This record gives sequence, C-alpha cells and structure tokens, in this order.
Amino acid sequence: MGRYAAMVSGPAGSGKSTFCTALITHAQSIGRNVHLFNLDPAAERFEYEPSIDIKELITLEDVMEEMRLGPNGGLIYCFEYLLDNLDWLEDQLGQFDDDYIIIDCPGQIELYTHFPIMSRLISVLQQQFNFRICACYLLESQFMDDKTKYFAGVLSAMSAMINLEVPHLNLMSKMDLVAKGETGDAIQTGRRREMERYFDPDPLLLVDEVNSKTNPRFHALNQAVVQLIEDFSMVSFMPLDVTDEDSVGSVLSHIDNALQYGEDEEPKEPKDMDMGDFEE
Ligand SMILES: Nc1nc2c(ncn2[C@@H]2O[C@H](COP(=O)(O)OP(=O)(O)OP(=O)(O)O)[C@@H](O)[C@H]2O)c(=O)[nH]1
Repeated sequence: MGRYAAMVSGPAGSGKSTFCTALITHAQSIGRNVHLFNLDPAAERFEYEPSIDIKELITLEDVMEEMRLGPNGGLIYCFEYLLDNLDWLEDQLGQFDDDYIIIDCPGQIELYTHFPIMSRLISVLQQQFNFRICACYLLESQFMDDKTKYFAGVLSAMSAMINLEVPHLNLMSKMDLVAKGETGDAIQTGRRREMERYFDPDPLLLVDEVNSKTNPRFHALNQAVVQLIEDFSMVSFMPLDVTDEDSVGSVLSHIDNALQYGEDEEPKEPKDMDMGDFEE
C-alpha cells in the first residue's frame, strides 16, 4: 500500500476535530483502517484516541511556561521543535503498514496562510516519508452567510492553497445548522439556497451584490477578488454536514480522488491454485 494523508486545516472552531471524527467513523463503517494524527500541541479531548500525538513530543502548555512565550509564538516553537526531531516522527509513522492518516491541525490560520512551517512539514511527509497529501480547508457556513465574509473566506482558502501546494479541498462546514436552523423552514430554505450558490459561484452576480454593500472605493478590489475566484475555479466550496453520512462519504471520495488513493498500487499476484481438478 502507499501512504496517504488528509491534512485537516482551517480557522479556530471551524469544525476540524468534529470532521476528523466523522471521517474516521465513516471510514471504519466501510471497513477502512485510518489513523488519527493530532498535530495540535494544545488539543485537549478526542473522540478517537490519536495513533500519533504531537503532545507526546511537546505540549504548548510546557513551551509557554518554560520558554515564556505567548500562545502563537509557543505554537511556532512546537512546530520548529517537531521539524528538528524528525526521528520521533519517523518512529511514529513507522508503526503502520496501512497508512491512511487523518491529520487534525491547530486553528491558528497563520500556520497555513503566512508561515512556511506547514508547507515544510508537508515537504517532509512527501519527500522523506513518501506520503501523498491532500489538504482539507474548512470554513464555517455561518461565517460565509454574508457575501463580504465569503470574499474573506475565499482569500484565506486561496492563501492556504498557494502556501501548501498540495491538492486542496475547500469544505463549507456545519451545513446542518443551515439546513435545520431554529428560525423556521422558509427562512432556512432561503439561506440554504443562498449558500448553495457558493458551491458553484457566479462571479458576476457576486460582484454586483458585494458592490451594492461596499463603498465605491472598494469596487475595483471586489472586481479583482472575483477575477481570482473565476480564474482559480478550484476556490469553490463543497458542503459538509457531519450529521449526514452521505455528505461525509462524498467528501471522503473527493479526498481519495485527490490522493489517487490506491490507483497505482501494484496488482496483487494471483494466488497459486491447485490445478489438479482441472487437468485432464
Ligand atoms: N452543528 C454543528 N456543530 C459543529 C460541527 N462541527 C463542529 N461543531 C461544533 O463547533 C465547535 C468547534 O468544533 P471543533 O470540531 O472542536 O472545531 P475545531 O476547528 O477542531 O476547533 P479548534 O481545534 O479549536 O480550532 C464545537 O462546539 C463543535 O461541537 C458541525 O458540523 N455542526
């Protein structure tokens, strides 16, 4: 088997850990064996025990206390420490024959958009440990409710995509809240329809709507962003509803496709057969 990893990233609270849990539950229900890799040195609770846990190497709490760093500086320190201790990572990764790893990342968005740390880790996983990697970038549907916020979300997703340089899947998380909110069916149906436009966005319509809400000084900027959305057709979003197994299954299929999961495995040698009965 090859080695595959889905790296689950996105802003704080976007539903990364919940998605990892749903993905593992679904993978197990279809007979797959996947492993959770916790890459958040400050994570506290897990539904599934991680097979690999950065906290066994270093914790944010210890770093903040011992190095007198704040949470962001401390996090960077933890990742640099991990990159300086790749023998630990090699030991951990070496435990599995059937390597399909779900990596639950921290929510500090700078790690994906600004700093080269995640991209360095990705290079190590690819080049040194022979992994194929797909990034799943989550943004909350609640956050995207407003077109101007949608623009901000697209820019952060694009920035992560450019920074990480691996196949990239944008997921609009917590779609169950849009589908079954508390404000009544008609309103919710309308909201859901609005959201669905983001799954295959019409740039011209978007720019008109955003222009109608923003100062004319920003219209050229709006146009430039829309142009990016149009040029990078990959910056569309796929809905994710963790309460719906079909939705989780569909996302897993997209990850598999991005990873070309199992596509160029060596065909298995046919088992030796006893030909005695067939011989004349
Ligand atoms: N309704 C609903 N709530 C969700 C969903 N995903 C996450 N939540 C809730 O959102 C909150 C944050 O979810 P997490 O999965 O911890 O988010 P995270 O991105 O891992 O958070 P950080 O690791 O702190 O960045 C929790 O209260 C979850 O129960 C979802 O799909 N639907």
